[in-house]
Amino acid sequence: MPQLILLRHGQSQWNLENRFTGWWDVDVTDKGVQEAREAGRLMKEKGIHPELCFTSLQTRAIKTLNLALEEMDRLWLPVEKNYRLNERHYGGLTGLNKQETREKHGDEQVHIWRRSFDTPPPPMAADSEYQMTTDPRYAGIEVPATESLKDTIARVLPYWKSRIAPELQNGKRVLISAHGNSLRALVKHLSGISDDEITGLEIPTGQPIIYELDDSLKEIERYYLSEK
Ligand SMILES: O=C(O)[C@@H](CO)OP(=O)(O)O
Repeated sequence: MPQLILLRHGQSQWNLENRFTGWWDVDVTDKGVQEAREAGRLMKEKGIHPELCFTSLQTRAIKTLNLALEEMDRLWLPVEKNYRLNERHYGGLTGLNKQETREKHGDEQVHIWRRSFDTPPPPMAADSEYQMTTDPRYAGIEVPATESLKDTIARVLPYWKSRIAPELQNGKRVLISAHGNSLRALVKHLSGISDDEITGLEIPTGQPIIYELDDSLKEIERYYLSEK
């Protein structure tokens, strides 16, 4: 029976500072390191043994994966990294404080930017200090100027279908370390959650989510490992 483990990165510096992050590459905090290690210890203790890993091109997800794997004595596992698992691009909001943005634009507008399904935040200015277009890790990739959750799903799912799903169908146990919104995309797809409902689903940092799947990769069971 295919098994998939989803892990959102441990607390990042900008989670702590309450800033819109998106594609900006912030590190995990000391608490984030602890959360990642704890996730690894929990997986080991509960007998979760991934054989193959996928992550984004962002430090917070890569580091979380490595810290968890270290705790599991599985740093040797193959890991594939791809920008398609990156966080949703936050456009012109990147770097701003979420509370200050609420005070300036109102709760309702900020809620729409954060949690509507298909309304993207305003685009990032070409000369923004947070531009990632010249970052070497994105060479050959068209870095978006902003993304809605719908846009994020549209970039995550082709990668799921072409690279991750075939491994699961070949019987591999797969661990994905990624981000709040790229993981929402996967949960929406796997659990058949509607456009309206998915925006209300919050994925906590450092909490392994286990999917037991049938051979066609439909959900049999989904649970937080800490609750088993
Ligand atoms: O800032 C971000 O990139 C994301 C995840 O931390 O925030 P939000 O909760 O608004 O999707």
